[in-house]
Amino acid sequence: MATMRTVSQGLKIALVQNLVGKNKQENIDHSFSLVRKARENGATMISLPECFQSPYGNQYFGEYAETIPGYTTEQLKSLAKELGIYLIGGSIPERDGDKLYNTTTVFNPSGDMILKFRKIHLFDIDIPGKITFLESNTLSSGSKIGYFDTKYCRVGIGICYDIRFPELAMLMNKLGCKVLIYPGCFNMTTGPVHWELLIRARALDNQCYCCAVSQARDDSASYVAWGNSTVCDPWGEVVGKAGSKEEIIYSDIDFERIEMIRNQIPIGKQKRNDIYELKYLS
Ligand SMILES: NC(=O)CC(=O)C(=O)O
Repeated sequence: MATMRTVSQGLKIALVQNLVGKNKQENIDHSFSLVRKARENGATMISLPECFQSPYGNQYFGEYAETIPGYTTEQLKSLAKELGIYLIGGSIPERDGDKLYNTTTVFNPSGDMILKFRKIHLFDIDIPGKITFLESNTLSSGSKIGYFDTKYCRVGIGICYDIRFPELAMLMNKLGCKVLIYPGCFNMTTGPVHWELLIRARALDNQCYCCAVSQARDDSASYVAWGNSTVCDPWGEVVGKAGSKEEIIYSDIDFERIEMIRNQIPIGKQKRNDIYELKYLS
C-alpha cells in the first residue's frame, strides 16, 4: 500500500476495461494487474467486465466454464482481500451440474463472497446481415435479482442484456440501490446507438449512478466488443467514459447529489402505485 497515491474516503468506482484473449490464465493475470493499478489510484470498488477471463461467444462458454466457488473465484476472493476492496468479478461462464450460466460474483474487502448473480435475460437477438446471437443455445438464465450491501450504499447488479429491461433496474431502485453496475459486452451493431443511451436511461429513470463495464475491443475476435465503459450520474450525464481500447475509468460517487436530484425532481414520491406497481418476489 506504500505506492498508493490517493486513498478515497468515499466510494470511488473503477471500471476495468481489459482486453480478453484466448488464454484464461493470461486474462486473469492481466486483468488483475489492472485491478491493482486501479487500487493504487484510490478506487474502493472495482468492476471487471462480462466474461473477463473468457472470450465472449457460445463456442467458448463450455470450455472456460468453472464451478463457483472454483479456480477463478478463489483468485478474485484473494485479490479483494489483499487489496481491501469491493471487487465485482465481471462475469465468468459458470458450470452447475449439466447447466451453464453467465455469472457475476462480488467480494468484500475481507474476501467474503457477498453475491453470486446469474444473468437473467439472455442475449438472443437476430438482426439479419448484422448479428445473430442465441446465448440460450448454451446458457441457462438466472432467476434472482442481484444486489449487495457495502459500507457506502446498496449496489444493484445486472449483466449486459439485463440493462435493456427497465423493470429490473426499477426493482433494484425500489430495494434501495443507489448505484447500478452492469458488466457487459455490447458489440459493433448494438453498441454505437444503444449502449450509452441505455446507461443514461437507467441512471435517469432511477436517479442513481449507473455504470457499465465492457471488454476492450479486439477487431480480430469473433465477437467484437464495443468497449466504451461508462459511468452516468443521477442527472443522466456521462461522468466517465472509456474509448475502445484497454483503459480504466474512475468515478467518485456523490451521495448528496443523488439526494439533491431526488428532491428536486421527486419522481420516486410521485409514482402512481395505484395504477402500476412493481412486485418483488424473493
Ligand atoms: N452480451 C450481451 O448481452 C450483448 C447485449 O446485451 C447487446 O444488446 O448487445
